[in-house]
Amino acid sequence: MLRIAIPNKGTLSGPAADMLREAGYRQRTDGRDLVCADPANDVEFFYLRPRDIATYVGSGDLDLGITGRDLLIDAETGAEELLDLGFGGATFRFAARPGTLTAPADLAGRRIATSYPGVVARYLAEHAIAAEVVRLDGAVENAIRLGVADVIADVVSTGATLRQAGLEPVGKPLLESSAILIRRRGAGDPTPPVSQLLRRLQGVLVARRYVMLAYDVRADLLERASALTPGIESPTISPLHREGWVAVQAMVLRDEVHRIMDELYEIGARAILVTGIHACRL
Ligand SMILES: Nc1ncnc2c1ncn2[C@@H]1O[C@H](COP(=O)(O)OP(=O)(O)OP(=O)(O)O)[C@@H](O)[C@H]1O
Ligand SMILES: O=P(O)(O)OC[C@H]1O[C@H](OP(=O)(O)OP(=O)(O)O)[C@H](O)[C@@H]1O
Ligand SMILES: [Mg+2]
Repeated sequence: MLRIAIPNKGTLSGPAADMLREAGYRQRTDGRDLVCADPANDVEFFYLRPRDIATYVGSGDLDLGITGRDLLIDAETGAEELLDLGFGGATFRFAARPGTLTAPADLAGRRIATSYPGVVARYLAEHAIAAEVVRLDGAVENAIRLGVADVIADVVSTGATLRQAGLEPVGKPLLESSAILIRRRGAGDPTPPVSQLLRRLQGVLVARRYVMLAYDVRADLLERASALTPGIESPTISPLHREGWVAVQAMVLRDEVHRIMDELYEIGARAILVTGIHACRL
């Protein structure tokens, strides 16, 4: 049986459960449940604090886990990233009051408040900067106002929390984080159940990124039209009852579909339809 750790609360919890449901796995229905068995898929899910997940997976007590890249790096355990899951995106950055620091080199000798001491210590060591790290559990934006620190290092998503605290980012982000699937480092080739889970999750990622586009076009315009919609391997072309016309079907990136539809219409394609992809294996 595959044993998988997933976040019990916080930003990553809901989207992680949604993604697993979309991939065909059973998820808890009560937010207080700490374990959920999925006998049909021979998987057991353990709901844990995202910060602790790398510890359980790094020690080999659980096979796989979903957590944030920043949390994995911060924990410095024996776990490694297996797949970027495409949600929970955020940056991790330094911030301070305007005018106090202009570049990361100005961090020298300062007090830096953070809930991610591992990420900050690693950055300071890599850049040979000597500074004091003040470890806090959360709401670190308050640390400057309260005189505990000169700088903070924290997760920034919309930037609203920083703005509201009167702080501004310093330098480039230390890292770009997102939700990831992790496993024990050196676990070797994925076992068949792990490969199946990976294929299913990759199927969800593709289904979210792509849509299916179908249209009719005159056969003499087919080359131009299919250059716009090459699909993954190649577009499907079917004959139409109407002489000299064909129907085309191809997967296109969701983000590009409106531009492609406009261009197809311009060259003479008609009955251009977009449908969602519910699941797939490429
Ligand atoms: N807006 C966000 N705020 C906090 N964490 C975020 C955000 N967007 C993505 N994340 C990611 O979520 C993970 C942190 O989750 P965690 O559950 O520890 O904190 P949280 O979502 O802030 O919940 P809480 O602080 O209420 O416990 C990190 O990997 C972080 O990069
Ligand atoms: O850039 P934003 O969209 O404003 O999001 C980032 C903020 O959200 C998180 O705080 P959270 O609300 O989780 O509180 P916490 O500091 O207690 O974890 C994070 O620690 C930042 O403070
Ligand atoms: Mg938080």
